[in-house]
Amino acid sequence: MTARIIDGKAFAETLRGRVAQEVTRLKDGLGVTPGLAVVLVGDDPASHVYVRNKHKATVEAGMQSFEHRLAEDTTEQELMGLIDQLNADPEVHGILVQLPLPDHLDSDLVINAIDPSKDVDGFHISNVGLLGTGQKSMVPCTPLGCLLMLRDVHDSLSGLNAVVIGRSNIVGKPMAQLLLGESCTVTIAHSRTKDLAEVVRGADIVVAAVGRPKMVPGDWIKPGATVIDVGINRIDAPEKGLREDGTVKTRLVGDVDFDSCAEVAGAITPVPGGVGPMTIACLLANTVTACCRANGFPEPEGLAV
Ligand SMILES: NC(=O)C1=CN([C@@H]2O[C@H](COP(=O)(O)OP(=O)(O)OC[C@H]3O[C@@H](n4cnc5c(N)ncnc54)[C@H](OP(=O)(O)O)[C@@H]3O)[C@@H](O)[C@H]2O)C=CC1
Ligand SMILES: Nc1nc(=O)c2c([nH]1)NC[C@@H]1CN(c3ccc(C(=O)N[C@@H](CCC(=O)O)C(=O)O)cc3)C=[N+]21
Ligand SMILES: [Mg+2]
Repeated sequence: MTARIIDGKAFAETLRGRVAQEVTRLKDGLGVTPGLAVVLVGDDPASHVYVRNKHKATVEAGMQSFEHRLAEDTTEQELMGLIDQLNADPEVHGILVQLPLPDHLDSDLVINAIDPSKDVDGFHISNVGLLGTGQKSMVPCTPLGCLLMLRDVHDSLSGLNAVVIGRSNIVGKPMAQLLLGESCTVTIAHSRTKDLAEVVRGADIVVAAVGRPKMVPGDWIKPGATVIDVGINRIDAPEKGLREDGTVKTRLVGDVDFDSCAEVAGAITPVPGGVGPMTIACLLANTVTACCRANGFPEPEGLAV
């Protein structure tokens, strides 16, 4: 069997097209342009790339993008001051603070200072609590993107065995909550899980969010299972040669060994071109949803959970 490859990039383009339509509807109906503020502290090069991509996608969807790049040595007071200012700004409907923050900043404190109705990452404790109790909330972008793809692959997720590998607050835990909401039987695995291979072999749906290159081999996958690879790992690719400065070129791989898993799975997401582009599309969708809610405007269907 050879798996269907889930084209996250194409899926995300379609979603972004729908977001752009909703942006037009908001502009025409209310004279309001949805706005997203992204806050980046420090000079992690990968984070700068993500923030640039988010900015580009935001502008392409017809929305306002406000970028705030702060120095590595920004104080907690300065950052909290900026959050207050963005909370109070009527042109800002969504706020994202890029993680991880430098070690001297308390990310829980900062995230919980965001107005929950503008928390388009869905990381504020109030949104986490709403999701956990099945109430309307802002849903974290990466798990939301995974769920939209899973709903596209399966007519119904009800009763399926889902194994989420990873228990982070930004991916693993909210992913498990969403799958529970779809009536999957959910297992959350992590670094202390015993016999992970056997746990994964029971899964109809595997979501890998670990951060270890190609950790999941094909012989862990139940034939026909759906495999969602959240991992973004940059590894050396000597086959691509050297850069001008003599360092070896790199490439992106997921947490799943794509080639061996694709031989067994029913459907699988690639890296790149799978979950990553959906994360950005969902961020835009959440910003539109936040803007509609802020203005008492009817919410578009299918963009939120
Ligand atoms: N595509 C996208 O849009 C996004 C991709 N990512 C990527 O997803 C991956 C995960 O991110 P994130 O959740 O933030 O990572 P974290 O490092 O916060 O969490 C990793 C999780 O994996 C678990 N883990 C580590 N080693 C093992 C192991 N050997 N066996 C089983 N579980 C293990 C950890 O367990 P424990 O809790 O016990 O330590 C932890 O729960 C990364 O590659 C990241 O780059 C992240 C966000 C968005
Ligand atoms: N507050 C916050 N919210 C986040 O959502 C958040 C964050 N912090 N910190 C970092 C992680 C990571 N993340 C990604 C988003 C898009 C791609 C993406 O578009 N990936 C492309 C490839 C990009 C490339 O080539 O590097 C792809 O998979 O095809 C990847 C990773 C969001 N995160
Ligand atoms: Mg920190």
